[in-house]
Amino acid sequence: MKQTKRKSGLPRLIEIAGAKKWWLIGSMALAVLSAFALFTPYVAVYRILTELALHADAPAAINRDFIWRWGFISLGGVCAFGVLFYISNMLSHIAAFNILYELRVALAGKLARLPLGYFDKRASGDIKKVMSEDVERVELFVAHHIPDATTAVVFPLIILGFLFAVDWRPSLVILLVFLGAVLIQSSIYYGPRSKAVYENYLKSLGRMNASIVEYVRGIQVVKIFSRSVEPFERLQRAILSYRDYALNITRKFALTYTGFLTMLSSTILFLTPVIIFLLLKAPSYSAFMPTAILFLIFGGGMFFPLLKLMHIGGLLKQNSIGVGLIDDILHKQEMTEPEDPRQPAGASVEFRHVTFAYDEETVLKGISFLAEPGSITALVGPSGAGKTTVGLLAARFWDVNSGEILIGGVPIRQIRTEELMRLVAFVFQDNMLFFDTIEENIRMGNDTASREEVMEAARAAQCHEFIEQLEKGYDTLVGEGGTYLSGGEQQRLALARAILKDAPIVVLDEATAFADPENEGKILASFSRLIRGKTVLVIAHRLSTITGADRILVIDAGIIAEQGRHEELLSLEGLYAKMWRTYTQSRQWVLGSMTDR
Ligand SMILES: Nc1ncnc2c1ncn2[C@@H]1O[C@H](COP(=O)(O)OP(=O)(O)OP(=O)(O)O)[C@@H](O)[C@H]1O
Repeated sequence: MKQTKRKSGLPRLIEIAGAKKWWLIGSMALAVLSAFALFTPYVAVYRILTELALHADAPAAINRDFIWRWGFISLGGVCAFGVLFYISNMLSHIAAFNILYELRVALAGKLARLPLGYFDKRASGDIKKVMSEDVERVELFVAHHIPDATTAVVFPLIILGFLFAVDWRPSLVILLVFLGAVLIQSSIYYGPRSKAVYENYLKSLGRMNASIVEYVRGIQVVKIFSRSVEPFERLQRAILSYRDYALNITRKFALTYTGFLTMLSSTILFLTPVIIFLLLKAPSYSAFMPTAILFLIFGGGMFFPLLKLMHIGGLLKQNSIGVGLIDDILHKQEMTEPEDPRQPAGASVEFRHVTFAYDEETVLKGISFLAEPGSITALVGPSGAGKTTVGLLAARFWDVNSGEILIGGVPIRQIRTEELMRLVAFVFQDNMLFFDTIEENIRMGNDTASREEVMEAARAAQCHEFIEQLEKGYDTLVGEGGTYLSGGEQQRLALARAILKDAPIVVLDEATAFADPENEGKILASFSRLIRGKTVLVIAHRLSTITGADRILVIDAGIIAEQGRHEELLSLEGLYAKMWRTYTQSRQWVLGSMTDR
């Protein structure tokens, strides 16, 4: 897909602000004006001092009206600053919340158009982070930091402009010292070696964070297998390496940063001799005095607002990374809805030369098969062969790279998503329960179902009994934060949901159906109730459960290596026969070793 160049940083924020961008620009303009207003008292003090110095020998000649006037101007300036700053902040907040709204609406709309397969556990975590944290950070930045940054840039410029207007000679000294400080500081950011040091530091930080997550996630396994030393040492190495890079960067940058700060703070050192020289040469000692005071006051600290700017610069970088992640989602390829949707005739599932890749690596290579309505097709094969992917593609979790998938003789791209979802029921590893009542969780399969129908589905899925034993029965809250249900109970609820949905096509991960040995009998019963008369694609792990399947597809490294019924495949003496032998031997081994005890 052709990529157009994306904007980033402030231009991108202005772009996102859309119609409200003028609020943001207005906020920045008012921040500039407020900086001018804030400077008025300083001008007033200078003017008043000049007037006082001019008549130092004859105080009676002092123009009191002039002093009052500048006094009032100064007061007006402070009041104007307050008002302008307030309005600027209001505007930036309105712009910020508008950006937030636009971003969240755009993201939510986009998510609705993304392929279903995109929403696996990892991506869902990323989306959650982007929609809450990254979008929120944009608000903070736009509402608070943009007006602050504007003032931090403009205020020193106003002072410098004023100083140049008063006397260019000491102003030039200030400017030169400032440029020297900037030169030292920019060597941190732009030196070729500095870039490498900084990149290494970031990489080691990333490695350490990954190691911490890995260590914490695996801590149960680590403890169970008494392997605490090795993973701990690995983590320790990552932490040590981060410490070394952090110290290295501190050593390198601390010196430059100190140089920068020292240079800024030393303005007064360079300024004082120049001021004394000018004072000695001035025609009137007292007339030059206010100028000397003005320079000595501002010379020392006028650039310190720029330190704030450096801090905001860091925040802008962080913010840009967040906006980049938001844009990554907004630029993802969407799932297109058919312009001229067609209605499938029947519930057959057909793959025609389907090739598919999640990323660069091709996972399925030219898969073709036809699952007749009411038949059971089992997908078997080694781990990672592509079985689950076949199941997901049947419901258009992703669009295929080439070839075609048809349901009821119609290519699935020509079936509306809503219709497709009505046709296919999934029972997979992650049987999502929502924080709601048991009744509503089952009803998700068919939102028009009556309570009686919900209970009937629950009976068929062998879960009515345990639900009735709960204090609040079907009104018990489950899901995250609700009543705890065992794995087997959750699976049976998911099966009840699928039974209630009564879709003509069922894609089922058999590992889910039998994961809980205690419930195996019950689950088996609900499983056979679910698939009665349906077109079934079952991803099989226990070969004994699919010996009666109408067709078994042996998938190996993305191709159909063998296909046929159980007996046919056994007689082929190929991969399936080998898998069958291993499977039956392992079962005997388990039984044998258990009876040995
Ligand atoms: N969302 C994804 N993004 C990228 N690659 C993926 C994704 N899901 C699966 N894969 C890769 O595609 C290949 C096939 O995976 P698939 O889950 O279809 O295999 P499987 O035969 O069902 O394996 P198993 O029996 O272990 O579940 C694997 O190499 C896997 O790593």
